[in-house]
Amino acid sequence: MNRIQEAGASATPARTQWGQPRYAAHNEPVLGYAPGSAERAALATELRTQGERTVDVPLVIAGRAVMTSTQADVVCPHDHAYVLARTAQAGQAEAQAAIAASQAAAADWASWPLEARSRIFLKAAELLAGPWRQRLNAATMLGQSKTAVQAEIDSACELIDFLRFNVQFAQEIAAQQPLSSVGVRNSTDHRPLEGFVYAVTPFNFTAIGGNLAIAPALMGNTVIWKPSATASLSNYLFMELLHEAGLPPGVINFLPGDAQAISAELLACPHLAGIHFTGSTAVFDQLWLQTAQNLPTYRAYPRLVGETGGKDFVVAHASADVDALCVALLRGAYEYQGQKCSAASRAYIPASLWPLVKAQLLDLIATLRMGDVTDFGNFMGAVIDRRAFTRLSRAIAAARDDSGAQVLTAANPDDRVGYFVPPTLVEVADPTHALMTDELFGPVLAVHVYADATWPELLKTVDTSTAYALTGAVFAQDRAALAEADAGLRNAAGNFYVNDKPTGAVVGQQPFGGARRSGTNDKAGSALNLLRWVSPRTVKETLVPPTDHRYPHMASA
Ligand SMILES: NC(=O)c1ccc[n+]([C@@H]2O[C@H](COP(=O)([O-])OP(=O)(O)OC[C@H]3O[C@@H](n4cnc5c(N)ncnc54)[C@H](O)[C@@H]3O)[C@@H](O)[C@H]2O)c1
Ligand SMILES: N[C@@H](CCC=O)C(=O)O
Repeated sequence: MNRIQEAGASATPARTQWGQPRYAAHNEPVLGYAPGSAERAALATELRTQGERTVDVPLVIAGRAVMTSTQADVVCPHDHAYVLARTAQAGQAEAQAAIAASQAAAADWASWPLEARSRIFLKAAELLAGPWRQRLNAATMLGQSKTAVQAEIDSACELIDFLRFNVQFAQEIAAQQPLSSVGVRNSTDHRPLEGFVYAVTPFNFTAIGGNLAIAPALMGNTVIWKPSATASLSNYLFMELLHEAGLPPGVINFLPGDAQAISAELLACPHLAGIHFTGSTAVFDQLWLQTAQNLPTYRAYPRLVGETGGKDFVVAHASADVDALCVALLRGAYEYQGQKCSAASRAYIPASLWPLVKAQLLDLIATLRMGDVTDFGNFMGAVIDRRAFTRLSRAIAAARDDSGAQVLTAANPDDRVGYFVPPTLVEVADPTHALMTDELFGPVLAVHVYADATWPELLKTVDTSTAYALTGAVFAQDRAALAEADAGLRNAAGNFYVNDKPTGAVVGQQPFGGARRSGTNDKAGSALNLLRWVSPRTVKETLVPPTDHRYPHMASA
């Protein structure tokens, strides 16, 4: 019997009225996995173990593991012949069962003191920092094709940070209380929403998947979590971990399966209290439109939080440090195969620097190794699935045939063993070319070379040429140029980097999210996000209420 089944069989844990010690979160240190290190040996062992068997991934409804008659195969993207997991597929009946489970758990969970809820998530953080670390990292490497360091910063550090910082921010929110004048006690009761929160999560970060479910749960809500099919193994292991940490049955219900069928059931339910989404802009639009159509049927206005697509930029000024710029472009565009929502996919380089930048970047690209992520020497793995492989292969082939584009790298995509798309650099003359404006979500960096003297106009082009506004970076040594970029690009990115790559935001340090068509910008892993999952109630108690209705001015002189 696994942990989920054990949790389902146990009674709801008793609540304890603890005091509320102040909690100060800290970031989890990133382990290096250098040859000979203990963490490398532990990870290698776990990779071997997980790579030897196909795992059944069930649904989790009311704390119970549920296997369905139909399952979907999850393969290793870098070795697609290998079936890593068989994932149960929820349909209409399971979606209704998850609604019932979340409703059944809601009143009890909402009555838990914040400190009691917090302890579950803090325990989860310690389990993940310790005994569960390599299990989650190995599943993320094998299922989502991340290298050791990319898994470590995601399924270990970022997820641990979400678990810890959410608790700190939730406690800061709870401490925000109104003034009380003499004879009166005022307070704010940070109630959870009435109903369930629907968490719909992407493939690319195990941490984002986990956080979209735990953030509303920490604030006292019950959640139905629909993970991405390709991330279902790592996401399920996190569910197991949460149950080991003491999460009561029904608080988070795990529902992999047909996204449209599940959404149709959940969005039609009057108890939908919110959507916590990260993924593509098109899917969030669809969820928003469906919700709008059902609006009159809901008990309350659902909270819609969505972090969506991007076309993230690096803009270099003529004063930029070329070495730093090239490393940022390389890491920003090609780490995790360009499948971070924050990945650099368009760059603007001044003509005076381009010959040097181009030569240096091509030299660096030639050194990058791509392959099976269990080989720790590789810098890149494969893209997530056949759909992504086809999309990217077509875009690269189209660029090779396009007179307005020059593909500067020679390697081509190859799917014989895994879905491998090589790091690709394309120079385009027109800054409004589709390669500079549309999200491709892969290791393709488009570069536009501009005349140095057109810097002010260039900033306007960067700002206005795409619909997105997620991340962006400026490289310059000249302080005046940095100030111009800061002002000119103020609305072009929700996360703006100065002399740094546009990826790698750390929870608690660079709260993450973008505006325009990149989302509602509610900043994952911050108090701003957690505030979306509460419905504050103001309570006033008058200690000695008046017993005479007359005011002083009514007295006779
Ligand atoms: N802004 C951010 O913070 C951020 C972070 C990570 C990823 N992303 C974005 O996510 C995208 C890549 O992730 P992805 O490929 O998993 O995105 P996706 O939109 O294809 O899928 C996201 C989730 O939506 C589900 N889904 C798909 N169709 C649906 C439908 N019709 N109804 C309901 N749910 C549906 C999927 O099953 C998955 O769980 C990129 O666009 C990237 O920019 C954004
Ligand atoms: N924290 C990550 C989030 C990426 C989203 O896909 C970054 O900033 O790169």
